[in-house]
Amino acid sequence: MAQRLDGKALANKIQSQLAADINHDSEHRDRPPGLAVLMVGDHPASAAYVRNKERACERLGIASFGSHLPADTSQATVAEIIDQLNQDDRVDGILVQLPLPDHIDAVALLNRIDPAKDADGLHPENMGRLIRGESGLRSCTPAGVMAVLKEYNIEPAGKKAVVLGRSILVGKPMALMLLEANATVTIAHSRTQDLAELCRQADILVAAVGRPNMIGADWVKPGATVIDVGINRIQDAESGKSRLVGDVDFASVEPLAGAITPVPGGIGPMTVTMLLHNTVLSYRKRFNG
Ligand SMILES: NC(=O)c1ccc[n+]([C@@H]2O[C@H](COP(=O)([O-])OP(=O)(O)OC[C@H]3O[C@@H](n4cnc5c(N)ncnc54)[C@H](OP(=O)(O)O)[C@@H]3O)[C@@H](O)[C@H]2O)c1
Ligand SMILES: Nc1nc(=O)c2c([nH]1)NC[C@@H]1CN(c3ccc(C(=O)N[C@@H](CCC(=O)O)C(=O)O)cc3)CN21
Repeated sequence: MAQRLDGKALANKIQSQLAADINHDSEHRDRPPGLAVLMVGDHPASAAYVRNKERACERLGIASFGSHLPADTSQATVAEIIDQLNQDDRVDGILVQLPLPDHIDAVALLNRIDPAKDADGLHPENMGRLIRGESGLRSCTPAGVMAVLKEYNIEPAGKKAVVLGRSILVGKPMALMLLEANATVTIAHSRTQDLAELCRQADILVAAVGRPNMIGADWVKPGATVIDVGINRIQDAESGKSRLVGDVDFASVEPLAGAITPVPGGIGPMTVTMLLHNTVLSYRKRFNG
């Protein structure tokens, strides 16, 4: 039976440390760290994220500046709000919730965020730093995965890692971070052939696809570490209630994996934590240079 990698517990531990840091800083600063979240329209995976971020900010003493705009908001209006947040001295971190409605050019908006306030690490300057192995603001979800591996002494060096998914938000930065940690990395996607066979070779398998329960027992090498990034809301057939599941069929994979992250309680809380971590990093940098 696999070891359960408890992202929620690690998130709580890191958040307590962050809270202590913020408390310490506030003694000689005139304001707390500030995080602004911009959401346009509604998306089921985003709702849980926004809720958890707001709760965590409150707990830690981070000021949150949320804007929830209607789905038909124009590109120019969202761009203008980003410009204002870039100028706003109370704001250290800016996050534009993805996905955005089809009429919005997401890349143009992400490029508009001041790289020093890019709490999501998606600006080309921060992505470029990651590619070059420089420090900077790093994508939250992959950074959360790396923190979980470290906490549980799972060493990527020399291991075969397969990242399923190649998004800018998760797959690509995840592959780069595993590479930086000296894993041999393969990135798989919707055009990859013999997907199950490829995944079965992985010592570390990261699933970031967005397909409920896609990864079954026959996709996983016995003893492998399985990281489930997927957050999918499904309707439970028996109870009729909706619930969150990952991309991994947890019940069938848990018995043979070496270690596995659950959903919920795995990478989701770590993403929130890394976002707060980045916000505090920007805050300190803005004061200390
Ligand atoms: N836990 C967290 O904190 C967290 C954070 C962010 C996202 N998420 C969740 O993680 C999942 C992925 O998010 P994302 O933003 O990366 O999604 P995305 O932008 O939709 O990317 C999905 C990736 O999966 C690939 N894919 C889709 N169907 C596939 C299939 N049948 N076989 C192989 N590959 C397939 C796509 O391939 P192509 O490129 O070829 O289309 C794409 O690269 C979602 O469930 C999302 O809600 C969770
Ligand atoms: N710009 C941007 N950055 C992101 O990291 C991001 C987006 N957009 N859009 C939505 C996705 C999905 N993300 C999520 C989704 C859920 C949790 C989360 O906290 N999940 C909890 C479940 C809580 C519940 O049950 O409500 C978990 O335990 O998995 C975190 C990040 C982050 N994502």
